[in-house]
Amino acid sequence: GISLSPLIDSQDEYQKAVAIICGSGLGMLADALSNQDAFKYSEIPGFPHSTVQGHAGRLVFGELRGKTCVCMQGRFHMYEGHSLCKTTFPVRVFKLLGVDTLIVTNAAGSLDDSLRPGDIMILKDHINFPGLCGLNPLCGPNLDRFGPRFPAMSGCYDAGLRRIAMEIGKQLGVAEVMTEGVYAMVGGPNFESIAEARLLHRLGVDAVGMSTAPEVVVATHCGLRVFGLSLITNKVVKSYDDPEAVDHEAVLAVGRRRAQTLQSLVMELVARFKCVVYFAILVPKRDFGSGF
Ligand SMILES: O=P(O)(O)O[C@H]1O[C@H](CO)[C@@H](O)[C@H]1O
Ligand code: HPA
Repeated sequence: GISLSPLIDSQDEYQKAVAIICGSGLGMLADALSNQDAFKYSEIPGFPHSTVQGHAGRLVFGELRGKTCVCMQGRFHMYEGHSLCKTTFPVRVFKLLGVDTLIVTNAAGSLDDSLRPGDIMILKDHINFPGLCGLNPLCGPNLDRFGPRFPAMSGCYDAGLRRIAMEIGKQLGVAEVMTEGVYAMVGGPNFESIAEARLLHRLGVDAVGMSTAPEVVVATHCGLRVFGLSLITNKVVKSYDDPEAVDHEAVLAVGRRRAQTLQSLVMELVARFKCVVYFAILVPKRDFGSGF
């Protein structure tokens, strides 16, 4: 069992917190937090370790525009060998900490020619390919304290937050590089073959990556409001005549290029969150106790 009580001090009225999961090369989103207190995943009992370049492996607590925020600088992927329960474990930790909104970010390749590297795709929906085949973090006995056996996934990406994000994009002058679309999760770690890319394109996928969907499934199951964005880092090669080949370093480079815009977008979005009154606040402490 996991005791979270050292992290939670019941106090009088506080707003609920926001959690952010940073995608590949997007760890700089945590830099926007003030009053930071950071923990290496290796210091947190029960947490998996990050093994992917561009995922620092730190949990950063702080404030974003006056809102309590916890940021995963580095996520866990199925292809690293973690079970889906492990990859999504932090989402349930966030729920128990009093988080009510989860912002998921990722680096993704575009199938749609109108989506170019550097563009920002707001997730309207996803196709969870591993999930369709039974690789789902909700498999196994249902934990009723978190949510129902058969959760709905229609509407899992909050329509209100999507609309606000597009408005903010206009205010920031980046509306022309922002669009809504469908993200597909594949298992990885290899990038797609050309036939696979063509299949995804024909299925109506706008962008593809190797993460996010399991986190969103678990978040939706436990009633978190979810906002998702993909930074388009590369085009997925769909032609046998195209000599281009994607690599992870190129993916990370696009993140560096768009760091400022993504930070502003996330900050402005959080600034607009309605304050929900709640009775717990995150109080990060170094001593996690012996409950883990
Ligand atoms: O989804 P995130 O963690 O952003 O990372 C994406 O980038 C990596 C490939 O370059 C893969 O892990 C893919 O899922
Ligand atoms: N395919 C899968 N995952 C990815 C890609 C891609 O082209 N780019 C970044 N993550």
